[in-house]
Amino acid sequence: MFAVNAISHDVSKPAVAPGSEGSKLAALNAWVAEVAALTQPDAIHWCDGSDAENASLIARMQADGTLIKLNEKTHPNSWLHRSHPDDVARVEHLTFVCTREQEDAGPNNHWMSPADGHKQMDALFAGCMKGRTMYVIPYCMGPIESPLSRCGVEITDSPYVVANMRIMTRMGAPALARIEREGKFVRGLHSIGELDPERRFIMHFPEELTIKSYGSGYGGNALLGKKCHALRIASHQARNEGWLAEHMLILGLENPQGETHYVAAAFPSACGKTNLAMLIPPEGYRAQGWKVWTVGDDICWMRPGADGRLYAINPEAGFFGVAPGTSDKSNPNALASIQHDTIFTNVGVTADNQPWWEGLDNGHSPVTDWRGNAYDAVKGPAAHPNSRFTVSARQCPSYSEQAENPAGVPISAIVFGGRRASLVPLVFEARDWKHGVLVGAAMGSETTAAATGAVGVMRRDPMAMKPFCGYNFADYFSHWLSFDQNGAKLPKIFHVNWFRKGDDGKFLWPGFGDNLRVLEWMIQRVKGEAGSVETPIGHLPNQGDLNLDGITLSEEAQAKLFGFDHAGWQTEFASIGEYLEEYGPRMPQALKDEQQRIARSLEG
Ligand SMILES: C=CCn1c(=O)c2[nH]c(Cc3ccc(NC(C)=O)cc3)nc2n(CCCC)c1=O
Repeated sequence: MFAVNAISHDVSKPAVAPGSEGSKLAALNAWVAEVAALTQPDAIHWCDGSDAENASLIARMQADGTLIKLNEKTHPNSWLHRSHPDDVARVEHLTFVCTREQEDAGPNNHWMSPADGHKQMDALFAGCMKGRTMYVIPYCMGPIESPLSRCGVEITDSPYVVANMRIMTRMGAPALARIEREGKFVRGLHSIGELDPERRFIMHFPEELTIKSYGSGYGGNALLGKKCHALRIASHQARNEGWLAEHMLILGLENPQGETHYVAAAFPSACGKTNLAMLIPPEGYRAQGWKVWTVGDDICWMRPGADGRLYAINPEAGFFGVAPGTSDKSNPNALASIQHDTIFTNVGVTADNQPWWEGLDNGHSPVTDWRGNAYDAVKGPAAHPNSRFTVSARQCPSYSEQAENPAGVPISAIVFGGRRASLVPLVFEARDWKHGVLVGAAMGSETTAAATGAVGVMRRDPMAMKPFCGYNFADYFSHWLSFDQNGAKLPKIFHVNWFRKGDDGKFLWPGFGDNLRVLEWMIQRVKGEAGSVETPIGHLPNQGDLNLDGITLSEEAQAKLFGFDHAGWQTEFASIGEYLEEYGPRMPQALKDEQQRIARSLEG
């Protein structure tokens, strides 16, 4: 029987944290005992996050086929996991926010009453861990010593989840010690159940700091520290406590003088968020000493500091990145990160047992697809479009040591972006905070082949938080507006669009490393060192203000990347006006007024 430190095989004995009798862990011990009584595991294992524990978990998973060892020479200590073929992505239609009042969950969430939610989930959890080990995972989202960090405990019957949470969070003994000091933690209960799509639900109880997830072993549904805790529960907690839990990357832009400015950015999927977070400056910039530092690629927790600025931490300790499209061309830092100690999920495999995915372009080719069948292009891609790598952030060459700073990093600029083939220029700056919140609320992006459904359909996804805001979206916008108080030194807010196309359907902007030129202009604007052109939609860069050395833009590109299409924006703002009505009567009037102000200035 496997168990590195099983506390008791007979679960009738109280399951207590190691050496925790009589300490502030009483609430945790009581909860664990209650869950054990419900789920009836054969053994309980309190995770300490040690290398020894990880090694024995991996050995167990290799033995039972949960993990397949990859080529030890090319990818040391790296593993492949194949999820159940219909358990390959988040399941939004089965994701619920259970608040006492349905209005508090808002029209942006599926709702069920807490009583019904608990009843439905507990019926699924009853006896579900018989024959299994129940793992208790204490974890901390954020640096262990940071006041911005928050702890949680995930109970799960999946060792795959344990191995991933160890990479993605600060997991084990240090987190348990902090929980003992603070006595407060988010409760996450997870079981892979029978992997039956009909018995699969992810329920959030933000008023109880509780998550219950059953029937899925996949990333966002099972690694509860990520979307469930760090966004849905945390966004609700942040609204109550006066901070922000956002779906944003955090990067540091260091100039040749050694000054580093930090930028937080929100993009919907398929915009290259991880690529931006790990950007490598163009050759000319690198030669001058420009650097981009990676603090985080997905989630940002930020709160006002004593000086009125917003300070941010990345609550995660790893990257759960999309594999397809990751290459030495699109993201050399990501590729360098995943050459060892990486867990790959649903990628393809080459003849010499290396991980493979579409877009890797490394001269190798797949022989086995993500289902474990012989690869056949006719049947579909070798790697699932949502296949992932899980890797410690420390393995990224551009990882910033400021990511461990308990105070967080000061945010100079917030960026919203989307995939827009037409209308939207390369970059513009909001006039002020209120205008910036409207820019975020109106964020739109066109669907791509990777997502389901048609290609090129524009959908709005405010601040890229539509699937992740744990409460009423209208209240969320009010919360954002509430930061605009006197004494606040708020970041400037910008919008970018890397994906503008010409009449010939080709991209007008080279993107990738050249996006640094846009970041450079933003920081110059923050420092009051760059001019701009004032338009009804905000400040556009003077063409000459953007450093375009080394790239040539056609006449059409210059006109469309730096231009302002009056009629087009009238249509767009009418559409934004309608969109703001979608979130019901709680929508802050100030945001509607801002939309009206701009719509009117477009009529003039
Ligand atoms: C920091 C990089 C951000 N970024 C971009 O800035 C970007 N831009 C484009 C569009 C594009 C594609 C190919 C070229 N190729 C050449 C040769 O110009 C140029 C732009 N694709 C981009 N992608 C990939 C999107 C899919 C995840 C991308 O990630």
